[in-house]
Amino acid sequence: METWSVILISLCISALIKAFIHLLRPSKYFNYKLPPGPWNFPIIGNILLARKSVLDLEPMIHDLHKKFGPATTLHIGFRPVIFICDRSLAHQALIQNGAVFSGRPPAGAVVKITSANQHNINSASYGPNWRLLRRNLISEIIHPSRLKSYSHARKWVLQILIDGLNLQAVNNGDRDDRAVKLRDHIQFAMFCLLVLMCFGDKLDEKKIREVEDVQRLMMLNTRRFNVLNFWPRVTKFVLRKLWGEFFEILKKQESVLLPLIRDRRRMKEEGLSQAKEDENYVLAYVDTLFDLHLPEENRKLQENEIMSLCSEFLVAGTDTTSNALQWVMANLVKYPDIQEKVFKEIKGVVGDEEIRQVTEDDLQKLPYLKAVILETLRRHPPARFIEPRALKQDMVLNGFYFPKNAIINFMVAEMGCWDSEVWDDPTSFRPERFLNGEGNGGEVFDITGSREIKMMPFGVGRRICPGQDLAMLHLEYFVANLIWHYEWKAVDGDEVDFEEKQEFTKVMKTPLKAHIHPRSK
Ligand code: HEM
Repeated sequence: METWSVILISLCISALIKAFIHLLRPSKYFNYKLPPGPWNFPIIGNILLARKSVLDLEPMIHDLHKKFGPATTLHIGFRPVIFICDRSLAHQALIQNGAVFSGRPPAGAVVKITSANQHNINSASYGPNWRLLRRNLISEIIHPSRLKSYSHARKWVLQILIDGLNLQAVNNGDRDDRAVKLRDHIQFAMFCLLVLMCFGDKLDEKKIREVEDVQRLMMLNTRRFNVLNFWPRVTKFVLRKLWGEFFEILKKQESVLLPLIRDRRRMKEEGLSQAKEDENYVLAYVDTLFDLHLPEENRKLQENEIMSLCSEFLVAGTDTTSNALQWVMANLVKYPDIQEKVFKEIKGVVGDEEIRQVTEDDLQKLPYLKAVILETLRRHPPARFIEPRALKQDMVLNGFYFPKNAIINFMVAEMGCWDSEVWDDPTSFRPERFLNGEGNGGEVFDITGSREIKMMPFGVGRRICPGQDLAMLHLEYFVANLIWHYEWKAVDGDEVDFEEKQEFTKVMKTPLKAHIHPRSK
């Protein structure tokens, strides 16, 4: 068949599908249109887009936002996918119509397997199971009193971090090969901490590295595996090798995580009372899962569901936080005057006790440190999209039609990093804005966006990140101690490179390298 006839046929089919979809619309929505979007080549264009992960579309949506305004529609695969780039429209959706905008789309073939058929918090549909799993995480692990019980673990991990940095920067020389690469140290430190919170025991370094390796392998391949979601019945044959790779990683993950889960279950069955006598005993996340009773299925969690929840906990709690921490430190290396202010603020609280570390109680008295972290989350939000929503019913917002089951994505960087309506000179790094209440009428900054969205690094609304208090605690505690222990300096002749790269989250393309000099206090 000639090329022009293929084009003609696909144009006709596309026009027919669009007309059909329009006819299916309830009459009261008949006069409203989907948010505008670019013309893409019918069917073939949709298929090409569907092969990509939505994360790869960010630069394209950024440009479409300039052209089409607050919301734009792309036809990806067989559904319209709407991207919201405007904070007031996001507020109408996520806060004012939170119940309608809290569903998740049906998972693709790969996520169906990794999430144990949508039995983790992130992918669960908005309903009783999701509510139970989320409430369990918040009340059993992230509640302030429970968080306190992990403080010895944070101290232990801080020591691992400091020892690792010291080892790499032996003698604190200024030779370039003695510069430290923070990323590797901080990623491992966060895994030590989250593995302990998840499985309870202080595991040895080899075991923690095994968990880190397999979790990172899964995380870093997520975008590559995205193509498998598209027409799995076909890709099972056409992309057999890639499916094989996916199952290989899954098998490795099971071989590392399942024994840890089983050990902990055995310990529980043998009677926790003995374990509780150990002064290092902590309630682990996995302990809270064994007896949970799923209301939708009227049964306990199965082992693959527990593994998926543990994996979610490890991924969500390590990658975002260690990545954000690296961005904070990159800014402090780039702007030594800001680093000096952070140090002076800490010194004002901790005093001259050389051996003392910054404690968690000290953090309450360090508003400038908190402002530095908020400014980093505004300028470099690790997640550029909040998780996609699927609509429960048709809606009209701002005169746009949002059809039932459409997939809605919210652009995080458009609301925060680049919004000059809220933030004066938005691309500059100025922590002071969070002290004088810029964009917030002089009041303490409300990151939940419940009254108005100014930025949303943790999302907003009913599915806002449940780990935000834990993340802020980890960021404040480790940054404070890294600055208290060392002066961080750029490597001679090397500018801190702020170019970004999309991995699981947006990371520094060139990981931060810096010289560290122990402080004389
Ligand atoms: C700097 C650190 C972090 C950032 C920037 C971050 C960001 C986010 C974002 C943007 C979402 C999507 C929210 C939405 O869909 O509206 C999310 C969801 C989630 N986060 Fe975080 N997060 C961080 C740390 C953590 C930690 C430490 C944990 C727990 C250990 C965690 C657990 C979760 C979970 C379970 C969800 C799914 C919530 C739901 O669907 O109800 N996150 N996070």
